[in-house]
Amino acid sequence: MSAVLEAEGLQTYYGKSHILHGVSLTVGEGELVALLGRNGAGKTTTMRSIMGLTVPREGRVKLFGRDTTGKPPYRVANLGVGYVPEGRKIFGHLTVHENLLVPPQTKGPWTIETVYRLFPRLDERRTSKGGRLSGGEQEMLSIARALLLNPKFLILDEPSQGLAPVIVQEVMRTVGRMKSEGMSILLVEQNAFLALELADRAYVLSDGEVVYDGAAATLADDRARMEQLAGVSHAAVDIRH
Ligand SMILES: Nc1ncnc2c1ncn2[C@@H]1O[C@H](COP(=O)(O)OP(=O)(O)OP(=O)(O)O)[C@@H](O)[C@H]1O
Repeated sequence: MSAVLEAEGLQTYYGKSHILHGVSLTVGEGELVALLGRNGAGKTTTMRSIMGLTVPREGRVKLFGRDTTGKPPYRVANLGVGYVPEGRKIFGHLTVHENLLVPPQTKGPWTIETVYRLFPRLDERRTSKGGRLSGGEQEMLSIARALLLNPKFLILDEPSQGLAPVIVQEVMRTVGRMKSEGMSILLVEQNAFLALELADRAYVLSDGEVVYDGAAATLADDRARMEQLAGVSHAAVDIRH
């Protein structure tokens, strides 16, 4: 399997604060990899380091076999990397459909019609203003917009954050469908059990270091280890059942 992402020994700082202490991770073609960890573990900083939003002081980032270390975010995105950051940055005053017309047209399987098929809720709400959508619908709209750029690799930062359990399930099912369509995905989640149900492999970060790197199923089956490493709350466990 060829690698979509190879990050090696990332050391990332915000000013004098040393946040990532040698983070290495890979995502293979067609793989869904979960990146887990408690609040403040360094998950978002890892994404930012990969995207070139915060340039690591040491270490290397390779995307599709090309060294992108220190390259600006638009160059990284242009290689075919979609990034859906935390916090659903959609246009509240535009309708769903208008939001989907914002990204430039790109070649590939994802068109406005195919994303409506993936997200029937958005199809039903074509004419609703973004600002009037529920949290879950806004998350779907953020993901839909990223898909329209036809990325080869999608990075999702905590898509379940702040959503009701039933909506979390729906968003996660959609992530599963994108994987089955062949998309390579790095899924950053606090909701560890749900992420592990979908993921092939997982990394757990703690204080800016990788403390688990292995099969998702192995970690999911070891609940004590999960709680110790990722600080998984019982609420997250309950959502699954
Ligand atoms: N702009 C910043 N300047 C200084 N420190 C920051 C900045 N952004 C984040 N940090 C710190 O870096 C550490 C890692 O934060 P990061 O956002 O990467 O964690 P996270 O695992 O994504 O957590 P969360 O789930 O809360 O988003 C935290 O201690 C945080 O306080």
